[in-house]
Amino acid sequence: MPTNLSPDITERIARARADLRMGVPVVLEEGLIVLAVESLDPDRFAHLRTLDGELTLSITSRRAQTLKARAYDGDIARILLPPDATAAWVRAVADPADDLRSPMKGPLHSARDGTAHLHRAAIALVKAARLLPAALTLTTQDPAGFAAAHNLTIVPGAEVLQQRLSPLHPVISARLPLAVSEAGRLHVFRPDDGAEEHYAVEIGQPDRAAPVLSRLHSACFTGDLLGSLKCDCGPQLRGALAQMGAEGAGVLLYLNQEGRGIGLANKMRAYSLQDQGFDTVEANHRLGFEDDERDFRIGAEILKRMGFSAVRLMTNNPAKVARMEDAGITVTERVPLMVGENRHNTDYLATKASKSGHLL
Ligand SMILES: Nc1nc2c(ncn2[C@@H]2O[C@H](COP(=O)(O)OP(=O)(O)OP(=O)(O)O)[C@@H](O)[C@H]2O)c(=O)[nH]1
Ligand SMILES: [Zn+2]
Repeated sequence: MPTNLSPDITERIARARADLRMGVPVVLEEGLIVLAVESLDPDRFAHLRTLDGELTLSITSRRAQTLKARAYDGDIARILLPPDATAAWVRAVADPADDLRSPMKGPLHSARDGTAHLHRAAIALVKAARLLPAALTLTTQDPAGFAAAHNLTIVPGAEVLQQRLSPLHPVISARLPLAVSEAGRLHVFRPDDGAEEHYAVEIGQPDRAAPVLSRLHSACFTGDLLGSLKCDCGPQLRGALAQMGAEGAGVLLYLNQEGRGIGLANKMRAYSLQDQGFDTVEANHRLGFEDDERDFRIGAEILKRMGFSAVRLMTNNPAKVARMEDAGITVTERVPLMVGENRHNTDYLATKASKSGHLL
């Protein structure tokens, strides 16, 4: 809880995310100026080039792998900027859209000296802002002065790297009769850091003392709403609710972690790569993301807030079961949810089984 009217650390980091989405630089207290590549404005880039300091382009090692660049920092790489690098060049390093049409020319050189923890924090911030995971960074000797002079948000990089889970609070719940059950209720939960809200659909009056039939559903605008045939989300959503209706009780958590946590824009970038022949996992990697960037602790927190400690979890994904157990929710049973296979998503489902450990 903030002790005064000023924003606390979580709130300041939330501001930093919003700034990056708009293309406004943010400053890490330990001495790094950060700009997101996705929202990079050529004028700001030109200005940055006139300043003293080490200018580098930080990308994830996943993206570096695609570009055949060395990642000396483990999970990230600090790419050195050629003297003639343009904003378009920077964008091409970060964005795989044109990888096949115009492959990157010349070898990319990565920094190996110095520490990379602040660059890692920069990547964590742009990822949390649901942007392409790439950041232009400039070291500075006077971070506080620079931030003050340009009216920029300044946050401690060390805190960004903690990736702590923002507390959530219940906002409101109301009766919502559904086709599967007239005894439906929708609860809205809001994270304290201003990030997306998440929802819980409660069917009937599940006994808090017993394991509840439960589904952790991740938002899929294309599948849930539009009836996309590229995935199995829509049928899984409706199938899970139908089973809860039939049993008379259950809780479906609708987590706004679109695209396995990369956001809809990035998911569409991944779809565009899939049109070029890459599978769902390869597409995420080429963009610079891990296979799955979701944080299932959010689901566990909501279940606890609602008074549940044990679930019968409807999923084919053993990682979800493991993450729930890690977060203190007992999974007494995994309930398979095999629905919605069609000729457009057979390869997608096969990739999830072979690469992500999904059970068929
Ligand atoms: N990045 C990315 N996300 C996708 C793709 N296809 C679907 N998604 C997202 O994947 C998520 C769906 O995963 P879920 O069905 O919740 O979970 P799961 O890991 O498949 O496990 P289950 O519980 O067995 O369904 C949604 O957030 C979708 O938007 C894709 O090709 N790329
Ligand atoms: Zn989907």
